[in-house]
Amino acid sequence: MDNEIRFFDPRNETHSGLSNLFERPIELDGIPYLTAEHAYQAAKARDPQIRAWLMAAPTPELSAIVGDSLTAEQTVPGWNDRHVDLMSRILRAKYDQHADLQALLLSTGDAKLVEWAPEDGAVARFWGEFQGRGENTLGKMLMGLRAVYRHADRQGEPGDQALPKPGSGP
Ligand SMILES: Nc1c(N[C@@H]2O[C@H](COP(=O)(O)O)[C@@H](O)[C@H]2O)[nH]c(=O)[nH]c1=O
Repeated sequence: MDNEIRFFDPRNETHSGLSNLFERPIELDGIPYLTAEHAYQAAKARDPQIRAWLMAAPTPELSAIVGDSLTAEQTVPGWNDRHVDLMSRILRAKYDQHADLQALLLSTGDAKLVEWAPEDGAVARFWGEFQGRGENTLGKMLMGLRAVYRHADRQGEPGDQALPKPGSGP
């Protein structure tokens, strides 16, 4: 893996489409969401009214900011044990449902994908990296998904037939 592709800004970057905040609707478990970020943040809220707000937030940034500031009491029980699985299902839905974004993901070849956060913090270092340091969980998930789609391409099968459908899980 010799090159690295850094993404963060959901607008005006070549790889903005890799951001969870990229403006593109997804459907998850039969429910439509404005963006992947709206789907992720809405699932975090225990209170139906807060969930509804997070689902309908005017921008994905606002959904992320408000969702990120929920207290433990406002967060669904067991969130820490299942949020990564949820993100995985959201990413599957996003790239299964948008052929152009799947093509963008495949176009990155063998590059290391990194959510390159401009500001430091626990969230930044969990999902991505700050100045090259962090777990880069989102980048790793995207690289894993890229390998799955590439494998499906090589089998000559459409990705959405060769792969398990999103829809089960938390
Ligand atoms: N790209 C990007 C962000 N990164 C995204 O923020 C989310 C943080 O989730 P959580 O850990 O639940 O707060 C996660 O989807 C991560 O990929 N955040 C932003 O405010 N702006 C942005 O442009």
